[in-house]
Amino acid sequence: MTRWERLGLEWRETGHPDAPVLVLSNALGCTWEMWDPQVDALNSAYRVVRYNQRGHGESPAPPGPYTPADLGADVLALLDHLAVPRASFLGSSLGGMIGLWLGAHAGDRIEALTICCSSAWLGQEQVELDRAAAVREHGTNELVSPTIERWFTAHFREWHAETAVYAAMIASTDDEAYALCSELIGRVDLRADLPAITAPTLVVAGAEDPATPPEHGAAIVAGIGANARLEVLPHAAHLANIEQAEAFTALLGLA
Ligand SMILES: O=C(O)CC1=CCC(=O)O1
Repeated sequence: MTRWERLGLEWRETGHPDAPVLVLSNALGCTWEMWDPQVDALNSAYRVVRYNQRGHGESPAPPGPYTPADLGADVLALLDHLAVPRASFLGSSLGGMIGLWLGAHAGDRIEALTICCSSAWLGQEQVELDRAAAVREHGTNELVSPTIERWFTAHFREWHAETAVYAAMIASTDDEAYALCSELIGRVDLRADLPAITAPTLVVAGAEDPATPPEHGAAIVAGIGANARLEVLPHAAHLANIEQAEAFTALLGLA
C-alpha cells in the first residue's frame, strides 16, 4: 500500500487524461472547491488533479505535528500513486507553502509553480499558535467570521452571498487538523529554500490581503530570483483566485 493510500487523502481528476498534469493545493480551511472558478479553464489545457489537505473535505487527519516536508510528501506520494513523474503545481496560502517546499526539495518533479497569496515566512508564530489553541478549545466555528474578513474584502462580502460557502468550508474543517496546520504556518520558514527553486514560478498576491500582503509575495520572488515574477491583483484579499476569479485565471497563461 502506498503512503497515499495509507493516509486515505481524497483526490479527483478532470481535464484531458493525456495532457500535462497540474496539481491544485488548497488553502487552510478550504476544500478543493476553492478552485471551482478556475477549473473549467484549466481543464482545457491540463489533466487537473485536485486533492484535499489532511483534515479538509473528506480527507482524514493523521496525528501531528505537520511539517511542510510531511505535506509535500503527501503530494509526491499522490504523483507516485498516479505514476506521474513531473507536474505543474498551483497552491494557495498553505498550498503555496507546500509548493515552495516541493520546488526546493523535489525540483525534479515540478515543471512550474504558481504560488498564490502565500508566504515563505509569516513572521507571526504566536498569532498562529494562539489560533491553534482557540480551535482546539472552541472548534473551527469560532474562526469563521474573522477568517472570512481576511479572505474577502468588505466590498466583496457585501455583494457576494456565496461567501457563505466558504464559511461552511471553514466550519467543516477538522478541528485538530486546522490547529496542526495553523502551527505549521506559524513555524514555517522556507526563506533559505527559495534559491533552490529552479522551476518557472508565478507568484500572485492580493493587493488587500491582510494575511499574506503583497510584500510576502515580493519576498518570495526576491528569494527565488530570475525564474520568478510577481503579479498583484487589485481589489482582492486572501482568496484572490475567488474574489478576482477572471483576472486570476487570465494570469495562468491558458491560450
Ligand atoms: O489567514 C488564514 O486564514 C490562513 C493563512 C494565513 C496565511 C496562510 O498561509 O494561511
